[in-house]
Amino acid sequence: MSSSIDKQQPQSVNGTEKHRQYGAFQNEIYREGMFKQRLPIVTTNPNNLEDHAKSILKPTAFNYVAGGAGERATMDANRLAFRQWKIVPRMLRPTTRRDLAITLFGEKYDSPVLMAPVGVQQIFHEDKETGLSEVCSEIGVPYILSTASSSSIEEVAKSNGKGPRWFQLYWPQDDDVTISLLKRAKANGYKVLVVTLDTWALAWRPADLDGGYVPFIKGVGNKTGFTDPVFREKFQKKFNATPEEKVLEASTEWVGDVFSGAAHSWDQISLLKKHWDGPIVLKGIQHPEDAKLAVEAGVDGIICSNHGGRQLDGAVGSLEMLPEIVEAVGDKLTVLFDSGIRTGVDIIKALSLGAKAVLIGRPAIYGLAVGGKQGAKQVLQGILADLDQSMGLAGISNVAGCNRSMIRKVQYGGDVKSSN
Ligand SMILES: Cc1cc2nc3c(=O)[nH]c(=O)nc-3n(C[C@H](O)[C@H](O)[C@H](O)COP(=O)(O)O)c2cc1C
Ligand SMILES: O=C(O)C(=O)c1ccccc1
Repeated sequence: MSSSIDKQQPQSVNGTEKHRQYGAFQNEIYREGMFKQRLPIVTTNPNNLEDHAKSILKPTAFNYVAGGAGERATMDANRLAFRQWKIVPRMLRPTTRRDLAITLFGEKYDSPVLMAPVGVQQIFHEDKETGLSEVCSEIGVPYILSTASSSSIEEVAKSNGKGPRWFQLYWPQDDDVTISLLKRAKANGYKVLVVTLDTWALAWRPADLDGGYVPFIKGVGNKTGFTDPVFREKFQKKFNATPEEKVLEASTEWVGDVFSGAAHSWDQISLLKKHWDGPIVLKGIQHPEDAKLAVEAGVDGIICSNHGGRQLDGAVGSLEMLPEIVEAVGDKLTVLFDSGIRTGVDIIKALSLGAKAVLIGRPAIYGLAVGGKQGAKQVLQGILADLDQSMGLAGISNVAGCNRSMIRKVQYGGDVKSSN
């Protein structure tokens, strides 16, 4: 055991510093545990992570992150869809050194895992978006800032520093506000615009309904709007007050603008293209016909996602649709994936089915809840280390090696949750 650990310490390798870090993280955990009796802050077991967060969070905050829409049928489907695919490992291949780097929209990224946009991070830990974006930068994980944040666009740009960052748009009805948000994101170094299409209204979410909980009605998670000069000016004119002076009214105005229940339409994408000169990615695509419409609309990418089963309950498991979507768009745009990823092999499966990168939501937030920014960092590093090790064991040395030849669809499904 110890000699294989020693051999795994990568000293001279082809990959970057980040890749060495990902691979070495597992050994670091063993060594810390063996010699210093320092165990991981957050459980390394993907199936115990949720319970770990539950033991710490207030019930309202826990329900908000862990909950899904309806009877959580789509959350289950997301996991079951992963269970339908199995990896078929290859042997005696030179995969001791792995390279996890990818290129998206002409930019190189160290990690094929991106931090999904998750709103109101303040309710999970005081480290919130600023802390999480800081540690993402340390480990080379691109951070996607949500419009529904409890830290501003400018604050997160500062804490994320030189790290790669993207901005997720909840698309306001008011074009002036939309244009202002895009301008701020651009000026603050956000490289890619992610436009979320599946949450123009909140779904029926029983856990939050029963608990009477939705943070932004009381002003939590509205920082993007409250710090926006155009929104502030319009609010001042209408209410003769600042958003801080009239938080409830300002929250109603802001939430009404971004989650008004009025969806946008395909022909309005042109407005975003006109005011954003970087790549545009549409999040929440599940139907292959929508994927083709995204090509026609001239966007650069799509995220095959069902919002982690938080929106339309009874919708198909996200991974189930990935092959059809990839087939529908070919190489005309970049397909990313999220919803239900919990382990390294989940990532191998999504990449093998044609996703160019994946987003992770709840696991990192559970880490944030348990151990603040260090907890979130540990979860993300753990998933990357698991991916690195699993790629090696499967005989895959880089992301391009994750392809259809490595996986098979099987008949046996299995548990949604198993214990370790
Ligand atoms: C608490 C919470 C808040 C979220 N907020 C947003 C958001 O503001 N914008 C967005 O596009 N997606 C949001 N999402 C969805 C995630 O970006 C992502 O699609 C989803 O979490 C992926 O599924 P997973 O949690 O199974 O990894 C949120 C998800 C959670 C759990
Ligand atoms: O809860 C969500 O899934 C989500 O996307 C959201 C919506 C509004 C505010 C914060 C998060």
